[in-house]
Amino acid sequence: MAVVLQVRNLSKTFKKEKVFNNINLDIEEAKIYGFVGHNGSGKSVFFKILCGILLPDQGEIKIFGNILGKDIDFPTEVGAVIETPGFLSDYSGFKNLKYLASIRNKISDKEIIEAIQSVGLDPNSKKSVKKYSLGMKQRLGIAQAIMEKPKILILDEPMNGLDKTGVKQIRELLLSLKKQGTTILLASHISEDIHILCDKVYEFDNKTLVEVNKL
Ligand SMILES: Nc1ncnc2c1ncn2[C@@H]1O[C@H](COP(=O)(O)OP(=O)(O)OP(=O)(O)O)[C@@H](O)[C@H]1O
Repeated sequence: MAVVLQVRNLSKTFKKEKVFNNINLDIEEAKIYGFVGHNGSGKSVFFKILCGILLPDQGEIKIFGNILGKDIDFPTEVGAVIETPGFLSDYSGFKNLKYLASIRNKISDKEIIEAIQSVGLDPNSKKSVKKYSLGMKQRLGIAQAIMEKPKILILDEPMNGLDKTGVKQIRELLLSLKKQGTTILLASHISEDIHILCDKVYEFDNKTLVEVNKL
């Protein structure tokens, strides 16, 4: 299997607090990786570094052969949901995604509509995002992350706020994306999601990252 993302000797400190030290990891194509660990163990910080939102103190990240921060500032083949997604609150879900899609101008309305449908929202709804529930916003965030069909998907607690049907829909969506070749990195406190979805599981513990058996 091809390695699509390599992490070498990655460390991050905030002021005097060391979040993690010397992390090494190889991520292979078309697998789902689970990341677990107690609150504050470093999952979101790690994901933010992978997305180019935070800089590490030390170490190297290679995505499809490109070194982050040297060859590229932001990974282009990566879609992400990290924390509660922010949207333009007066616009509908479709208009929000259309606006975001216009930044790269890679996809048409058809792909936006398909992405919205695949997370169980109505692409024709005129409801503004300010009237969305937490779960609806989370679904829209996932739609945004997948709409340009990224090769790597980074999802921090993607089931946040989702009801039973939503959880089932998103699980099915992630498994189907994996079948199509997408590599997925998923942080979750829900052991059932980790168990059902993940091929490999890593735990942030004591400032390191260790592979663990599936829960
Ligand atoms: N911008 C920041 N400035 C200073 N410290 C930060 C910052 N972001 C995160 N931290 C600290 O880094 C540590 C790791 O935080 P992180 O958000 O990665 O945890 P997490 O594993 O995602 O937790 P949770 O399970 O609660 O989502 C915490 O101690 C947090 O306080």
